[in-house]
This record gives sequence, structure tokens and C-alpha cells, in this order.
Amino acid sequence: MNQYIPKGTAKVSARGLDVFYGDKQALHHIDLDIAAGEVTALIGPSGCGKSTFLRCINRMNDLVEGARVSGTLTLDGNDIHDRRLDVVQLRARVGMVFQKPNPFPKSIYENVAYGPRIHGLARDRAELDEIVMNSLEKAGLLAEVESRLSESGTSLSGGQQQRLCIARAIAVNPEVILMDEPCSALDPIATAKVEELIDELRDNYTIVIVTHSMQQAARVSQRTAFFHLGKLIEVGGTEEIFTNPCEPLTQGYITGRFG
Ligand SMILES: Nc1ncnc2c1ncn2[C@@H]1O[C@H](COP(=O)(O)OP(=O)(O)OP(=O)(O)O)[C@@H](O)[C@H]1O
Repeated sequence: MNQYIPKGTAKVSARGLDVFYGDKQALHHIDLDIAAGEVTALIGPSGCGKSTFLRCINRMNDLVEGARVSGTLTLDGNDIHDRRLDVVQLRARVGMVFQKPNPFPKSIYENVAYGPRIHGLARDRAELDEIVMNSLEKAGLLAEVESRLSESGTSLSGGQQQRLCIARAIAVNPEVILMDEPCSALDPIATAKVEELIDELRDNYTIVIVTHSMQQAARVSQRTAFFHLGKLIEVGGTEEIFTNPCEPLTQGYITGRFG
């Protein structure tokens, strides 16, 4: 198999990762390293386990009744299933952006201020303001919302709401950002803006994105991992995966023979 091992230490590393939902095994013995400062795309047909893998990284599967994970998964070499690990802290280090933009029914300002406030990241209102403004700026949204920070987050367009959710994730200084089909509810222009943003963010964050769009994976990622029926079939440089994959299954998927 085309096994990608990053040159530096992997930011996130899975070894022999199995995930079960009740009796059903959703992931089989996944070995995958995710490098810092890159965008890694997870692709594959519906139900192949992409979202399941993504949700392991911030232990969102803990919230799914009957879900069971075995094998090892590390963040900076530390086991994320260590009993002593604080899951709230883990989810601050590993932020998540979902398929459907899900701003809180609060003001634009409060959407971004919420995380830093509960994590005690600002000493006073001025510091909080600075975090909110910086996060909106990094998410490419500040110019559009600066004059309406007290309006509801839900009053924004879908694309703006998704960038607000990205600002909300950034506000707690994450190291990794997980994105589960972040553009599937957006029109092409909003999608292009989010993709541009992903490219800008990769200098400072490790990004893992699940996408059904191979064009999107090709545009935004440097590494692509192809899953099929709960197994990792192949991982490699994105260009290589899309032009010269090693595995016939990958070839079949990228050429649209199944999926
Ligand atoms: N909460 C759950 N309870 C039971 N089974 C689940 C649950 N979530 C996912 N599964 C099953 O696990 C397998 C992997 O699902 P997952 O959502 O990870 O796949 P996916 O590749 O992200 O699919 P899609 O592209 O359709 O979102 C599927 O067979 C799915 O039915």
C-alpha cells in the first residue's frame, strides 16, 4: 500500500484504529499519519468511514451511544484516549466545523467570544474584543460583519455563517481543525471563499477535511487518504493520488467507476 509517513513527527497518528457502532465495525485497523501544516483530505464512497475517522480525532464518537474505539490515536505523540486527558481541552486543541453551518442563536460577536470566555483566554473585555476581531479577520469575515457584530449569527448568509463557524473554531487557538464536508451546503461562490480560507489557514493549523468532491480535495489538500468499506486503501500526495494511484480501487473511485 502507498503509506504516507510525514517527514517530521506526525501531528495526529492512528495505529490499528478500529471503530465499532454496536456490532458493526465501521473502521478496520487504520494506520494513518497526519502532518502538521498540511491539509489532508479524506475521500471515499458514502459510508466508508471518513466522518467516523474524523470524529475520533476530537473524541466526538464518545457522544455516540454504542460506539467503541480501539487501537491508538495520538496528538503530538500523546494518546487521546488517556484517561487523564481532559476532553474539553482536547476539543479546544482540535476544533471542528460541520457540514451545515451551525452558529449559536446569539450575536455574531458572542458566537466567537463564547469559546475564549469559557476557556478563560481573555483577562478583560479589551482582550476578548481583540480575540474576536482577530478570529473574524483570519476567517476572512471581518470586513463583512464589522458594523453588525451585535446582529444574530443566523442572520448571515450560509457562506458567511460557515466562515463564522470557522472564526468560532479559531478563537480558542486550536492546533488542528477538522472539517466535515464544510462546503456541501454552500453555493459555488461561498465554496470558493471557504476553500481560499482553508488554503490560508494551513500555514498555522493542521487541517483534516472530509469531502465528497474530488475536485475540492484536489484544490485544497496536499495529502489525500482514500477509504473504502471502513479500510484505508491508500494515502499519498494529492496530485499522485489523483494522477497515478497505486491501488486499483483508488483508480476506480477517482475515475468515477463507483462511488
Ligand atoms: N451513530 C452511528 N450509529 C451506527 N452506525 C453508524 C453511526 N455513524 C455511522 N455509522 C455507520 O458507520 C459507517 C461509516 O459511517 P461514516 O458516517 O463514518 O461514513 P462516511 O464515509 O463519512 O459517509 P458519508 O460520506 O455518507 O458521510 C456506515 O456504515 C454508517 O452507517
